[in-house]
Amino acid sequence: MSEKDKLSSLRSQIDDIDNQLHDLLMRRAEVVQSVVQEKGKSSTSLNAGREAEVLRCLVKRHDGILPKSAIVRLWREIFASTLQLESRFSVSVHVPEADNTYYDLAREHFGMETPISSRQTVMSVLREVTDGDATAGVLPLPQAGEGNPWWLSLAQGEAATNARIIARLPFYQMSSTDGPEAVIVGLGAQERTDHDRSYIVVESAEPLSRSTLTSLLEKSDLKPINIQIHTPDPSVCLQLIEVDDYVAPGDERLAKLAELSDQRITHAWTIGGYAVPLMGA
Ligand SMILES: O=C(O)C(=O)C[C@]1(C(=O)O)C=C[C@@H](O)C=C1
Repeated sequence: MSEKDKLSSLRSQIDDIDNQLHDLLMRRAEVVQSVVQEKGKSSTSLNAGREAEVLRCLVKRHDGILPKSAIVRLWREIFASTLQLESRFSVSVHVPEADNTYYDLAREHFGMETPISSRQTVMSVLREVTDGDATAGVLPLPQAGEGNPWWLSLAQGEAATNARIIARLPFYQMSSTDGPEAVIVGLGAQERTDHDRSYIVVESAEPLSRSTLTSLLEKSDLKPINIQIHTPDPSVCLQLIEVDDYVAPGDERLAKLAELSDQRITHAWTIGGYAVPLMGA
């Protein structure tokens, strides 16, 4: 076979494969449409837990010369396109002055076609999500030492907003370097997967030491991995605790925590959480 014939034979193999891929993508979109009907109108279109499970499965079964990051990239675009099929899906992102960090994380996660709006304040992002003007919001990962942490709006609010943390970005990281990270907030609840973390807020009248809190959490079967303490006014102390497990809103471990504290903890509740991101080559 001449060089030219070899090339055209290889290209015709690629054409066949592309057609098969295309058929499968069209079939997948039809199945998603049935999923949407099954889910009904009341549920949210974005199912971050389900997306995490699909990606974990694909990365686990992946083999061959294509990098895993390419597989994740392709599926992120697939999810983005099916989310557009399901509803008018849009994202609101916190973009403090001239800093596109969170915008870039959002674009990377939600793909090239998803409408993304930039908002200067966290409160505008939360308002858009709460009012249904955006399906999801992207906010900075809660960090220790912030003067007025945004998660207080979720904490105080059980009244202020019913938005909850539902995912963490980036979902796929090449290595555990200190790159920028963010969380996604939405109106749906955190979905349970086989590896999750949740954020709980613990309210007390007086500050509790880290060691007291850790011991109370461990006795309640909750494994803390990060504790942030905030005292908004002298009469109340709020602790944001990231725990290495899925904690549902009515989880009995939250009641146990308050009970074990001899009433020092007045209230403990979850503000959502995330499927633990993938780390890979
Ligand atoms: O499984 C679902 O609930 C779907 O809506 C389908 C699907 C998908 O394309 O696989 C789409 C969007 C969701 O965020 C998760 C998954």
